[in-house]
Amino acid sequence: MGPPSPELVRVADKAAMARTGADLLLARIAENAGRIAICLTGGSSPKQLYELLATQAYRDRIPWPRVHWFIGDERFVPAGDALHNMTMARHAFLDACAPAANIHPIPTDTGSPERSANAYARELITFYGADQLDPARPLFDVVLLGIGPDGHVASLFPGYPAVEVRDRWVVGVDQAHVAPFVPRVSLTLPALASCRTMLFEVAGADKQPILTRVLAGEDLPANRARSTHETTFLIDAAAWPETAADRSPPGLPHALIVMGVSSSGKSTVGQALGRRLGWRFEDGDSFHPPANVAKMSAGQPLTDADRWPWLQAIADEIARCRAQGEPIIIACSALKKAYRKILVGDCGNVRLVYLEGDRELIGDRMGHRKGHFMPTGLLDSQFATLEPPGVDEHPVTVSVDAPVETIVDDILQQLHIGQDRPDCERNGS
Ligand SMILES: Nc1ncnc2c1ncn2[C@@H]1O[C@H](COP(=O)(O)OP(=O)(O)O)[C@@H](O)[C@H]1O
Ligand SMILES: O=C(O)[C@H](O)[C@@H](O)[C@H](O)[C@H](O)COP(=O)(O)O
Repeated sequence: MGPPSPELVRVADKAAMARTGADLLLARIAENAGRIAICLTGGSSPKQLYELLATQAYRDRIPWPRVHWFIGDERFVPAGDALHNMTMARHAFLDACAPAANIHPIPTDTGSPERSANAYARELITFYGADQLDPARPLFDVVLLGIGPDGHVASLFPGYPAVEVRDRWVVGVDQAHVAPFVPRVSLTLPALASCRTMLFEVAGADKQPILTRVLAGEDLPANRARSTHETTFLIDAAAWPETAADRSPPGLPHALIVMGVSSSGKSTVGQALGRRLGWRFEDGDSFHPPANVAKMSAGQPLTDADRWPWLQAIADEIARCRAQGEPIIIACSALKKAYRKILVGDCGNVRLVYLEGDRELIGDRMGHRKGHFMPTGLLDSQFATLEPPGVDEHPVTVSVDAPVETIVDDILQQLHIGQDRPDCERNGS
């Protein structure tokens, strides 16, 4: 049996990709109480993610002394060169955050890519403590990868002998297939595969042609690189190929939970979505028990103990609708994963629609909203509380920086709900 099929996760744009990637990285780090190994990638795709890791919100959640940073491939240029992959990662976050001893660059001062490859293989073997990879004990917790325009990963170019190497962990590649045309040093497919999670980042319209070929199953290095455990492709809207729709989970959701911070547009977008689908829209706030309403009216913040019965009431309404075959859209901030667990349960056909936007834009909308008074401090605390849904929650993520109907289009497209499909029109006009 081959490795499990990759999961395709669509995100709105490059900024959302960086956040989703960083969240996934943090989740994997949190799962390992021991020594952690992350294999970074070069290229332009991961830079935003790296920079995010250096920001306070992420930096504080990484147990730096326990995390070791490797690189999947290196351009054979001196450290410090603008083309040098590890230098990019160092500048973006490692130098500011990681202990020097935990940074493991591929040496490029050995005289030849082949010698560098051997030196790095020795370093990896010493770190791993064995020269044979045990599938039950992956070398890396996470391997990050980009896809080159020719379908290469790391520096394993299509048709090159390096792609076929199975008995070494690292190889020298004398000539690159695409720019920059400098020799490379690259981990091999078996070394890259030895990870709990392999995370591809594919963003931008220029990646759409190659991604279309990859997802069509063409024999390219990007299709041979698979984790023995879990492989996830993060793909932004610009790179998302038309054909990718066919590979998503079939079946319509029964319930959509439109989530996000206050003023992200949950009511506005939820109602518009309801109109388009002919589904009933409910505001989650109307499910608060009277005691919560009394508390909020008195200006007292709710505790989690107050929230559980409220979330359970929404979950009960979803269950009731499902039992009756009546689809529903519910707006609920659902800022924490624990809250969403109650709302969604194990139910694959209750989907989250996450309205994503930055503090500035949403703050501006909040300021202009009529008939509401919300202190700015409240929005700050909402952002502080927000745990954006992780890839394991299969959210539909949309940017709120667009007109309402465009956001609705985006949601429908991600859910693969064509307006002409009869099963969407069961309550429609
Ligand atoms: N995509 C959008 N473009 C412009 N204004 C928006 C958009 N979405 C929401 N708004 C406005 O932002 C404010 C907050 O939206 P609302 O739906 O009440 O947010 P929430 O339900 O998340 O608190 C409202 O004044 C609404 O008209
Ligand atoms: O050294 C490198 O160039 C990379 O490791 C390479 O494998 C990269 O990930 C892809 O070429 C995608 O590059 P972009 O992210 O720049 O598109």
